Amino acid sequence: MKEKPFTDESVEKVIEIKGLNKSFGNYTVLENASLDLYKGENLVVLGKSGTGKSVLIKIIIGLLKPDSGLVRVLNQVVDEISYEELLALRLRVGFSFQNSALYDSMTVRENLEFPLVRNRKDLSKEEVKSSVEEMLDAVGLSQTINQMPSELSGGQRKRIGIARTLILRPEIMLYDEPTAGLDPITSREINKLINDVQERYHTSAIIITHDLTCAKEVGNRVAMLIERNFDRKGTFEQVFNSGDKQAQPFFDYNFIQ
Ligand SMILES: Nc1ncnc2c1ncn2[C@@H]1O[C@H](COP(=O)(O)OP(=O)(O)OP(=O)(O)O)[C@@H](O)[C@H]1O
Repeated sequence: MKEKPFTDESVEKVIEIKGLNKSFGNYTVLENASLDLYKGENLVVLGKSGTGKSVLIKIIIGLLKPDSGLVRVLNQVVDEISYEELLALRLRVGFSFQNSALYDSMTVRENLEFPLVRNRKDLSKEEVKSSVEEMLDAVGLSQTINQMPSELSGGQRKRIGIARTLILRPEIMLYDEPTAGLDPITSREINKLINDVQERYHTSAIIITHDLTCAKEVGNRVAMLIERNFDRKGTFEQVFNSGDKQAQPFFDYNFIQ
């Protein structure tokens, strides 16, 4: 269980979403939705399939435009900035894909070098090398440096995926279903890694998941995406014990370890 929620008004908001609306045709996904991410916190977004969690992430990184409402990320209003500013902002927001998105034809080292070589042309070869080594150490997989992704387990691939996102030192991490498809023991290791990343690199993070154990272990706060908004939020205990009729079936349905 995580200790403190970060909702103190003195803490800076690194993401501020207010009155967000998003529909596709006449199908409304988000309606008057509001959600803040405080600096340094791990915020878990829980919701059933198809409720709009990926749409939320895409709006945050400017891949989808909201119909209306405010989306401010690191003090910039996402749909008001230029394309160049958006690209620069995306470098400050790391997105860890569900399927890890590693390049199968590259070694672990090359996979980690790739974002640096592409985005940090200011770094020397030595700096790239030491950054790769530091990140592999941070995710506990230094020994895999010369291996191919196909030689790694699912849990190891997730770790390398996280390292590859983290190597650009983003201020915000977005984790999409980080424990999906993993056994409970490996899931716990990933939960621990998400907490280690928060502590070691002072990231703020949104973790999208269906996994209640993950929510409980990594979330300083939990927000449930129900009925097109995030009105149900608080600590895991607050949400879990709220007695909210809309939230309860989700908790009954899931198995908590
Ligand atoms: N580009 C799009 N065009 C039309 N409809 C879309 C588009 N993107 C998402 N949707 C719809 O919006 C709804 C929410 O989708 P989203 O992918 O955000 O769900 P999710 O909560 O991430 O689900 P899951 O947990 O299964 O990944 C779905 O009904 C989906 O079909």
